[in-house]
Amino acid sequence: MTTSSTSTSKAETNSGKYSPTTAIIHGEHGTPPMPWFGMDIGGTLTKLIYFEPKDISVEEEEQERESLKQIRKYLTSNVAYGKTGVRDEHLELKNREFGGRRGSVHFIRFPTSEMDAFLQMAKTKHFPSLARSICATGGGAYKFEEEFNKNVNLELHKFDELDCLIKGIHYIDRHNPNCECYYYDQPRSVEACEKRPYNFRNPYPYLVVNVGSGVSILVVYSPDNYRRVSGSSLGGGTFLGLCCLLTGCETFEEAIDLASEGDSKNVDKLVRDIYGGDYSRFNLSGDTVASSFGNMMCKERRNSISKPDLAKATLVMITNNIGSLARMCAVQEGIDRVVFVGNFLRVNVISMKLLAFAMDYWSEGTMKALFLEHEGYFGAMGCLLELMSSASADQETPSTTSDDDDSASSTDL
Ligand SMILES: Nc1ncnc2c1ncn2[C@@H]1O[C@H](COP(=O)(O)OP(=O)(O)OP(=O)(O)O)[C@@H](O)[C@H]1O
Ligand SMILES: CC(C)(CO)[C@@H](O)C(=O)NCCC(=O)O
Repeated sequence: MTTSSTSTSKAETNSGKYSPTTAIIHGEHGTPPMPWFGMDIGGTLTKLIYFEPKDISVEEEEQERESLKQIRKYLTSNVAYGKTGVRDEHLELKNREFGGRRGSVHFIRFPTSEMDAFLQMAKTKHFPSLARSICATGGGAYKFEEEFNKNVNLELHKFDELDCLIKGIHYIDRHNPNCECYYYDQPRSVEACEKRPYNFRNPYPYLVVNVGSGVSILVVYSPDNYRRVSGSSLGGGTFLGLCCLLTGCETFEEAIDLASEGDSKNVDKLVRDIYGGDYSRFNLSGDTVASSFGNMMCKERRNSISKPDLAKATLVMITNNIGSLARMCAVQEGIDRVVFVGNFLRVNVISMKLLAFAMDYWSEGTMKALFLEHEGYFGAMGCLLELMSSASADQETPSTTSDDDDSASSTDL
């Protein structure tokens, strides 16, 4: 775990991110030329957000370059790209105004380990004939910069992943016509626990716990003022890595499916295994995990557990550790709303309910765990917004106000 206290505000973070020597070429109305992409190249997954204009006039379509048309058709008429690329159709934001245009925002992901195949695809679809550069965030924007340059002749405009994350959260929450933010009501009751919408319009200050490969924890004071207060190397990558080792599973989906059938109590040593019941003096119920994987020191217990039990115990251990760290940060910062994001929470209701339970139980009902529908896509969204605002800053045109929002413009937060 690391702690850090680097405070960022708009004035500080904007400097040095965007060099005029590599300015984004703008099109009409201070917007960059199409296609509009934001890309977040993470340690495990690359997230790509694509804006598809749906208000194309006949004249514009006639003038549209063949390669641009092809890219648009390829991305929007498929939900799978190659063996591992996926478009999350259920997350698409339809009929949105964006950068003065109307269309759909598409959410696409692929494993970062497939970057070579992605670059090959970009070449095949003649992407470099349309754009000299692409906006990217995440560690991979640095790691793969040279490959983009050499292999596809594309320059990367790099933006900080946490700046982008915060911008993306703010934007998507305000532009999703359905409720973006939710919580689990009655998290202590298995039967009554239920997903409910949460009004996130005035959320400050709040804590963001971004569970990707690793974990970053930020305190957010306003749309452009936040601090990274802590982090942990025990994140989604740890869960998947350990699960592959322990169960022989190959994918995240398989790991989650296994976990949903398992019983972690066979693997973990509970307070009741040690006390024979509750440790009442310090309010520790007999069901509390006293020692994750603690039963595995015993040969007979090792012989009696299943792969699903191991998957569930791994998931519970990682999730509880994240919850505990989040709660400590929230206490330290005097904050009662904690937003959990990142793809670790994809198709992972077990962890979300466990986090909701843990935050409620250990804070004695004073803290709330919140979740967002677009889970791991906020960095890529923030990156797309950076593309738009860089182009408009480049041309020094005032931003236009979106019709979807009363407070935020579509190009400038
Ligand atoms: N299809 C998937 N393949 C691999 N991991 C997945 C998948 N779906 C969800 N995950 C989980 O999401 C995690 C990655 O989350 P996310 O995309 O938010 O992080 P990242 O950007 O790759 O990592 P970091 O921000 O630390 O660089 C994985 O470690 C895994 O736990
Ligand atoms: C390195 C990053 C920021 C990459 O997204 C992330 O994986 C992370 O926050 N890891 C945890 C590092 C730490 O221990 O603070």
